[in-house]
Amino acid sequence: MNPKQLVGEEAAKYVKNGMVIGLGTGSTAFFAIQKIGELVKNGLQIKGVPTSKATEELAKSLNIPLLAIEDVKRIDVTIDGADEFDPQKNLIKGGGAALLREKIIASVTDFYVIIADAAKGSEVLGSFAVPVEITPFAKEITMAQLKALGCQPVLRVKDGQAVVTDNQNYIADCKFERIDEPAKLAAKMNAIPGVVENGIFAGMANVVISEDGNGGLLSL
Ligand SMILES: O=C(CO)[C@H](O)[C@H](O)COP(=O)(O)O
Repeated sequence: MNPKQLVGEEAAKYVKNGMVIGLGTGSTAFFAIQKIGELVKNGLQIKGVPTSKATEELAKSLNIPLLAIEDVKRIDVTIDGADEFDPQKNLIKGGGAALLREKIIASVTDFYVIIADAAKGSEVLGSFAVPVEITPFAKEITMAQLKALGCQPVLRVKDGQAVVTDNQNYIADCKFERIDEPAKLAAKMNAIPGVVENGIFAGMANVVISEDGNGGLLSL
């Protein structure tokens, strides 16, 4: 089985009848959502909370009932992907530009399940450039302030245009050599006025499930 499907289906085992489920974004979360769609088709009763417009469309296509964000108080389980994780389950997320909604939803989640290729694991975060959602207004100032924290910010561009998030912001990808104190760096980034949110998810994940390269499962 495709490793993404393997971990996606494993994560779907956390989903139980009556739960509110956060639905992540990306090519790994896709398989968990597909499995949840199958379970719903077979009678499972849950309500989903999507972390992006793309995931909302996917969930709707699978007839997964969704909860309006205004009605969300707590979420039982969220299943999402990640771009990098360390042994303490700190994460870098936002490769798919959905980090703001993902972090809001993670912040009200009781049990946060991360699914990712084992190759995304590192002893110390920093291999993946930290995606940072910034306001389009004064992006040059914000990127200079991010640079002062020790990274090389690059505005994310697609087809010659700045990538616009679901929240109408931009993404600056900030490559650090190594991130020894993820929570501190996250706080420093968020102290910059033009930063909406950063892609460091420190101390949020309850479990990280990956595939061992031989069809087996690993979990942190
Ligand atoms: O954070 C994310 C989107 O903002 C994704 O979870 C992350 O980029 C991993 O995606 P994939 O499973 O496709 O590798």
